[in-house]
Amino acid sequence: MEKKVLIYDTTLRDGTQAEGVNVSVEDKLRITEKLDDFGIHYIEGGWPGSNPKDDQYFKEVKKLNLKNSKIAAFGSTRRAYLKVEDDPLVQNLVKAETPVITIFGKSWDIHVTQALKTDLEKNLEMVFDTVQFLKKHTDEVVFIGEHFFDGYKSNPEYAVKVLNAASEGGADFLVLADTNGGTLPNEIERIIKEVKERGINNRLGIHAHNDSDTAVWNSIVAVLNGAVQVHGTINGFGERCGNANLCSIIPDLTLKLGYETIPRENIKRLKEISNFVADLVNLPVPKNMPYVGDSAFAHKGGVHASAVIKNSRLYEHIDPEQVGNRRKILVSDLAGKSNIIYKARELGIQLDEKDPRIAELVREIKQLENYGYHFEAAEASLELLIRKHLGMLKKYFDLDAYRVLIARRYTDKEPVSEATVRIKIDNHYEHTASLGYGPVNALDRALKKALVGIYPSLAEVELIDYKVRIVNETAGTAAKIRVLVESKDREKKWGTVGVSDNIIEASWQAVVDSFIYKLMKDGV
Ligand SMILES: CC(=O)SCCNC(=O)CCNC(=O)[C@H](O)C(C)(C)COP(=O)(O)OP(=O)(O)OC[C@H]1O[C@@H](n2cnc3c(N)ncnc32)[C@H](O)[C@@H]1OP(=O)(O)O
Ligand SMILES: CC(=O)C(=O)O
Repeated sequence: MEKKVLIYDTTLRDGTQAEGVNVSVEDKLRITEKLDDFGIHYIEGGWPGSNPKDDQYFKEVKKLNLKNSKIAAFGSTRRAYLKVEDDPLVQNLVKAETPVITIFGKSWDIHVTQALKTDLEKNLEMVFDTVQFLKKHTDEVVFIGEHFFDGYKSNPEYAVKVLNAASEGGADFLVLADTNGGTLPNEIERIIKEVKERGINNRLGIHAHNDSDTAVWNSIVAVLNGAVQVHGTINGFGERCGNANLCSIIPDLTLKLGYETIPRENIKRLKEISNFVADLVNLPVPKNMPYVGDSAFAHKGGVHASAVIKNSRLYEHIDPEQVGNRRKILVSDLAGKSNIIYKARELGIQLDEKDPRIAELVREIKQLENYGYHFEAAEASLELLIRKHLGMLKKYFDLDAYRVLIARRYTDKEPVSEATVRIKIDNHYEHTASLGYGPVNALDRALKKALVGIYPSLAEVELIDYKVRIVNETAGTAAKIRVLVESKDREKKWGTVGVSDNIIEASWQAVVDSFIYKLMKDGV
């Protein structure tokens, strides 16, 4: 069995067919450079002639000095009623001047008669003509048998004839597509075996969609049965439920099955590539995405944390560093002493396992979580809690009083928010007031004003996100409120939490934690 698999990325074509994705030419070029650097063999850049952006992309991409990837232009077989050399769609593929041209042709009989509205023989001619013509204008032609598996199930002889037409035209790869994503791995295996028995000995590829949640496994099964080119997208973004996820296929094939895919040393950049593409296409990576998601190696249950500390293999299928991810031990009401010991170690605090303060801390955290705190989402507040409990947190100030006024007079367009804060630092009182866009903004400004004279670095702190959640939904307006605040300075971001029956008090707690965290991190 050949142990090298060519990775064919269609993020810039099929990936952009995902709902909500709209990338600029510049973004497409940046993704191209990143994928090239990562070691992807083929990058399908778009469909030349289908929109001005893709035309521009194919002009610009020629200027890039790519080291590893071949750029593929994507399109379809010629129209039934046009000669191949006269079809503008085909001409546009040639004009893109790429080293690879990929076309899809119908291989499901009902698609030929109902979507193309032509006859089965004519479609075979379209496939043959188009491949043969394009082969004269480019180095490699990749032929995708669209709906191949559905087509095979409906009319196996015809589906195989379509592959033969592409092969006779000179196609370099015959790619079997599960376009509707409804095929399961057992059928993929059976059909590929039968296709080979019917005399198809060409280099095969697989293009799987994820509508049955089996696109990755369908791709792997195809490889195990001889496919040498795998199509997919970064993070699995794509039309409907997406394409086969290369962020799983690459490590599955390389780390688990011993295939040669991208250079092995680059696999540790997988999470970086996943995040990069997610940011540019503006679709977040789901936390629980295998290998690259933020929670892919996050251990929450105390039983898991305890074992992972002894030997990470006990609850991890690979070392997270192999794919550039990291282990996380979460602290919550499901934590045990091990979670705290690990967390403390991450913070640079070495705790003796027998230290009685650990069990007290676990108890306190569970009580607070039961009350409504959520420390997973507010690691800065958690760090403050741990340090305070261990007597390692300095007292920066005491609150004497705060007051928030919200008033709207008849003449005001919007309500006016004003906060007054009185704090004590050593034996000295600061008493300040501030207006704000809302009550929390007024409170944040008044507190900063009171502190900044003594702690000037607080001027750098910006509150960038503010989330309010009701903890006990059924209590109506008497519900308890959890406020999560995200803050940043020039270097980092951090999250804090506050919980109270009163939204202003919950916000105050989160804002105070944010300022204290900044001072502690700055070593003030
Ligand atoms: C399975 C896939 O993901 S294939 C890729 C799908 N991606 C896209 O469609 C995105 C880019 N597409 C486009 O911009 C446009 O659809 C274009 C420019 C390609 C074509 O636009 P239009 O000429 O307006 O046609 P329209 O989109 O309405 O319909 C598609 C046409 O392609 C034809 N067609 C579909 N598949 C094939 C094929 N394999 N070979 C030849 N023609 C095909 C259809 O029969 C239809 O032709 P008709 O207009 O004569 O009925
Ligand atoms: C060509 C393609 O994207 C498909 O068949 O799914």
